[in-house]
Amino acid sequence: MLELSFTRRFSMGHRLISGSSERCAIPHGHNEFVTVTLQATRPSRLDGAGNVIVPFADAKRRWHDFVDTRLDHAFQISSQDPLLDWFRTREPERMTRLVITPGDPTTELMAALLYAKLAAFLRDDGDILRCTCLSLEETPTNTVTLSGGPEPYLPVTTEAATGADRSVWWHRADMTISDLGTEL
Ligand SMILES: Nc1nc2c(c(=O)[nH]1)N=C([C@H](O)[C@H](O)COP(=O)(O)OP(=O)(O)OP(=O)(O)O)CN2
Repeated sequence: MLELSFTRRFSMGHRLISGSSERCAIPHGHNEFVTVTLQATRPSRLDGAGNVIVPFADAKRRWHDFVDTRLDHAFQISSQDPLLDWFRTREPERMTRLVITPGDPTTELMAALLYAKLAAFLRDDGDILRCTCLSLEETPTNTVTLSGGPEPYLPVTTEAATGADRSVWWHRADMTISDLGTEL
């Protein structure tokens, strides 16, 4: 199977408040690497001329633009986190730089949400490529790898319960990192 892999680095901040790792309840940051593996949705023989599935630049442009302009230097925060109220009331102009997640923004959750976001972009780009694997290196010693699709791992949200799940930001083929428009 012929696959393309692309890696991008971004800086992020987060905190985990649910008790799975008490030391991570204090806001802190990491320089992370996200690597995605893509394959042709309909594999075909190389044409003997250009011999590409898709030029690398085209295959990664939209995804890397999202990583660079939305994920990089954003703060990942649970929708349950009381710090959200701080931003709402004291720094509303920074709300658009918050990645708001259903529960703690762990590496596992972010891998699943980012996989879903990339899948939405790829569908919107004509379904020429699909993602087979996404890995998120939080630190040089901690990496989460997800293959085969995010669906089995995405938490059930209120939207899912009401049948409106496709409206959440990770399923939308746009540059959003939260559902601020619907929440505020
Ligand atoms: N299952 C998960 N556990 C933890 C996550 C996570 O995303 N998923 N995240 C954290 C923290 O973000 C923490 O910053 C990193 O974890 P930890 O391995 O505890 O810390 P170190 O980077 O210092 O690890 P060393 O390899 O020992 O240097 C915690 N847990």
